[in-house]
Amino acid sequence: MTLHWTAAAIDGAARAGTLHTAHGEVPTPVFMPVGTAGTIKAMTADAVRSTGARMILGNTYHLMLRPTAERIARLGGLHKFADWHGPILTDSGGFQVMSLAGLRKLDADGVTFQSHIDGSKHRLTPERSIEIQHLLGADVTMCFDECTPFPATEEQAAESMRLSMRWAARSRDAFVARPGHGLFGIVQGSTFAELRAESVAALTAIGFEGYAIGGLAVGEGQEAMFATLDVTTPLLPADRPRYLMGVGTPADIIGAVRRGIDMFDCVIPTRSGRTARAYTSAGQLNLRNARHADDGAPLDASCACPACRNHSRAYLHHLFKCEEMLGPMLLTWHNIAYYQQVTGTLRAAILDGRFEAVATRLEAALDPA
Ligand SMILES: CC(C)(C)OC(=O)NCc1c[nH]c2nc(N)[nH]c(=O)c12
Repeated sequence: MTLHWTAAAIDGAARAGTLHTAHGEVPTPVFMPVGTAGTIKAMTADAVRSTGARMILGNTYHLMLRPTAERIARLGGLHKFADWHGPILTDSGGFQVMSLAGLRKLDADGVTFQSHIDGSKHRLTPERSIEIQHLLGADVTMCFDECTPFPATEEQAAESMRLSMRWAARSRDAFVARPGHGLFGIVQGSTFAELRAESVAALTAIGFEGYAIGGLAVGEGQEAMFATLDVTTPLLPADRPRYLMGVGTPADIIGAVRRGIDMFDCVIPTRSGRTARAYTSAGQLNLRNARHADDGAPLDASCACPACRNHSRAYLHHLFKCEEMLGPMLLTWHNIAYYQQVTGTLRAAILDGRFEAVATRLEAALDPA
């Protein structure tokens, strides 16, 4: 059976369920730590597992450039290479090419670009992106799309979305179906409701194991993002998983789960962990701030990670002051553990039919958006 999602409880538009994959079951809502180059930066695979994370994200763009998908396949695939034996979702590369690569040439067939690492020339097409994700051994493969830049006129967004829909059909044809594996379509259309609806119609006519909402968290702001979810999510098939790409802060995630999103990925917890920014149930902290120098209290008393269990804010402040590598390691560990706690709390609340009460309490405790 291909990869599928089963609902456990629905509370309003919020859903709790299970994603069934070749590498195990994943409770949803799920937050997937970003493992761009085959590593969740600053964390060992054991550390990632200890946070409760069950599914991680990898990137076609980075891994095709270094060490190449063929080498990873020769070495047994990305699960073995990274010692991650849970499900892996790989992004398809189009988005990263547009935001990272040099000298890009976009045409109807794909994108030609220069590596941001050594300037070498490469080309991605829907077929090549799907082949790379197959070589990596991804449980969830993403269609090759173009993430429409923001802001875009309605004409620009329509043209970009329609290109992505043509590429989605070619991605579907190139995908090799295997039990426990699936291909997700990516809805585009910027913040234009009619374009989002046209994109959903095009993707559901082709048929995918899951549906991602792309082109958000690109600078439109939380209000416009939620407004776009309000007109897009209800159009998606209720029996398939919904994945909001690149999102987000804890408040973004709570608001998106409220609107029926099941899956998330974002670099915020890992990137912030490296820059001394802590996410806690009481809001955010900058651990470089001198006010933490004598604070013997744990970062977050409700957290069970090593940073909170074994250390104080003063110690974490000290590590960042000294530029010690243990600082980013411990704080990344904490931030990922905190994000897992948020989605775990939301899932339990939905199973109890208490989503709104719990979500409102969580939102009230966070910093104002
Ligand atoms: C700017 C950040 C990364 C926060 O968000 C987005 O860009 N959000 C959109 C996004 C993230 N990852 C994607 N992958 C693909 N294939 N397509 C997309 O639209 C996106």
